Amino acid sequence: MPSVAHFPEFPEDIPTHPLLVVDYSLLVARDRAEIDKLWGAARNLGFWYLKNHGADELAEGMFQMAAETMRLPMDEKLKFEQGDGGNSFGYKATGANAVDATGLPDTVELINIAKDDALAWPQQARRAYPSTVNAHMSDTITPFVKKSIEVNDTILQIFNDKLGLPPDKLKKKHLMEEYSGSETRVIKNPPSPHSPLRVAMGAHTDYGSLSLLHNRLGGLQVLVPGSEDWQYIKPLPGHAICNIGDALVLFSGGILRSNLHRVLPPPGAQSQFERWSLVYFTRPGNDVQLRALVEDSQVVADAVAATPDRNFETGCTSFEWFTRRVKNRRLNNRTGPETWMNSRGTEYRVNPA
Ligand SMILES: O=C(O)CCC(=O)C(=O)O
Ligand SMILES: [Fe+2]
Repeated sequence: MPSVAHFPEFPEDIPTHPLLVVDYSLLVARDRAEIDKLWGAARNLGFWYLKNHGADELAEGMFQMAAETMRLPMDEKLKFEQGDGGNSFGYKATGANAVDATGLPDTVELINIAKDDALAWPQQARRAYPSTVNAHMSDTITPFVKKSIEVNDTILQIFNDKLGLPPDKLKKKHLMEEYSGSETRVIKNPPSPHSPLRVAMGAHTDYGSLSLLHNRLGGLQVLVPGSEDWQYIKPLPGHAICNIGDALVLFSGGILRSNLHRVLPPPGAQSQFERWSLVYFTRPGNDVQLRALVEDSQVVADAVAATPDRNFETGCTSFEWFTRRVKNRRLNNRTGPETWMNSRGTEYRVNPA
């Protein structure tokens, strides 16, 4: 993969959606103004830039690991495919998922590595991976996962306090040692100069609690709240993009926001290049019930009481929620538009409005 310096700039003449820039080092120092900025971003859009997170070098290593992985012969990669049962860990081949209700296939291939495997290494916790993943577990993947957990835990701790929850309530829902859907993902989209509007990854809200995303080229778009407009988020060197997933919407009784997003090919001259992106997803422990924490916080109880048209009782565990969504994206499981509908999250199923 060419280094970042060789990519053309994001085009100047394409509208982008601005995000607030949050400084991670100030969050660690519990700077009041920075915490308020984070809180505003997490409630209004659910997306923000995060700088000074200290994960850039490890992210570069993750991209190299993924480039080696994607260069393996297809029959080798397919030995590690996710399968159709709703398991996310492993390799996902191009076109295995739908991008919309009509069943149009996605254009990305990706590798998902479970947090549980990265932390258990050299033991196997959840599944086996290609040799290129194993070769970089100790030097790159495990350190990247640990660093990402540290960043996301800091942010969760701040949300915990802002939501008026008892100390460590959110932390206990995301215990490092408990099996969960938490995973790191590297995504590759081929150069797409002739199909600038072909959706690479369909509209979704993230399934878990917090996502920490490292982008080099454009292509990520958010559905701007209150409008029908999709707008690009411009990648900024040294800045991760952080966003809220459905589990935090549910725990917080809708105080926090998970926004719809999707991936298109990079715009303009960037479309000539492969697009690589890297995510760490923090998701609740498998057995955690997804529902508003009304018994634990007056703030959450008040939020739920103030929005009687919304339902935060999913009646399912994090594992069930996650499995349903992964499974119903798979084209092999498609029976019709209802399969797509069944893959959706809080934006449709839980908020009937
Ligand atoms: O590649 C990106 O920029 C976003 C990826 C994403 O939204 C996801 O994997 O959930
Ligand atoms: Fe996402």
